[in-house]
Amino acid sequence: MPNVKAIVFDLDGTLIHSAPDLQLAANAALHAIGRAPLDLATIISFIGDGVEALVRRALDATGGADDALFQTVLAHFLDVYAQNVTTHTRPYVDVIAALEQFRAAGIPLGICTNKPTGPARAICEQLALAPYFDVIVGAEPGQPKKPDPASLLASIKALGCDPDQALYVGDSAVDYQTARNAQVRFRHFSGGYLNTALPELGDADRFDDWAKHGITPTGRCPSNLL
Ligand SMILES: O=C(O)COP(=O)(O)O
Ligand SMILES: [Mg+2]
Repeated sequence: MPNVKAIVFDLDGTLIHSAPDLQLAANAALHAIGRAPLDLATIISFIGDGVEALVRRALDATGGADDALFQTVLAHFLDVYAQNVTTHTRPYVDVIAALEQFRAAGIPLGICTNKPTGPARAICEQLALAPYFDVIVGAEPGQPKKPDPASLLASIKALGCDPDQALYVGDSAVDYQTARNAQVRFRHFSGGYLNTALPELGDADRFDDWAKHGITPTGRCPSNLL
């Protein structure tokens, strides 16, 4: 894989298994309005487009909601989630070892996630991931979410890189589409929350074990954040 001078990672389903805490918060918010809980596989199928989409899908799956109810349940979800960002959430096996390798190679690293910036940063702090990253770009009110390329391009720029010098690593079709929209190379972690097939990718473009990520950095971008 030529010319990898910076790496940007998706967060949920790529670096961390966060679905159990998203399920905890979603089910608490559903319970408060008398709805039945959702199982983990169902919650996983709702992850990837941000918390608003997750809550909207959870409500649609349990009887629907008008906009006022949606806003109430979203606020409750965010409240419970803020208290539980790492109750069950952990990095995937061998993620830390991989990050150590990339850091030893001296290349700048970033995160670009559809999770809101607050919980994304809190998780990275609490799981001791934050020191590896030069930039963490999360979802912000009023800003377009992935697959819009803006947040990925902003992460790469913050690392002092051009798009053709960077690699994006993600678990979902949203991430793949984001990389395409930004014209950034993509590597697929297939051990996460993929919920749409990616037939255009070959075996050489994916990995399901962080001990076998197959990414070899070549030089480094001149990040002024390092
Ligand atoms: O919040 C989500 O739905 C997905 O977050 P991710 O972009 O880190 O996978
Ligand atoms: Mg993801």
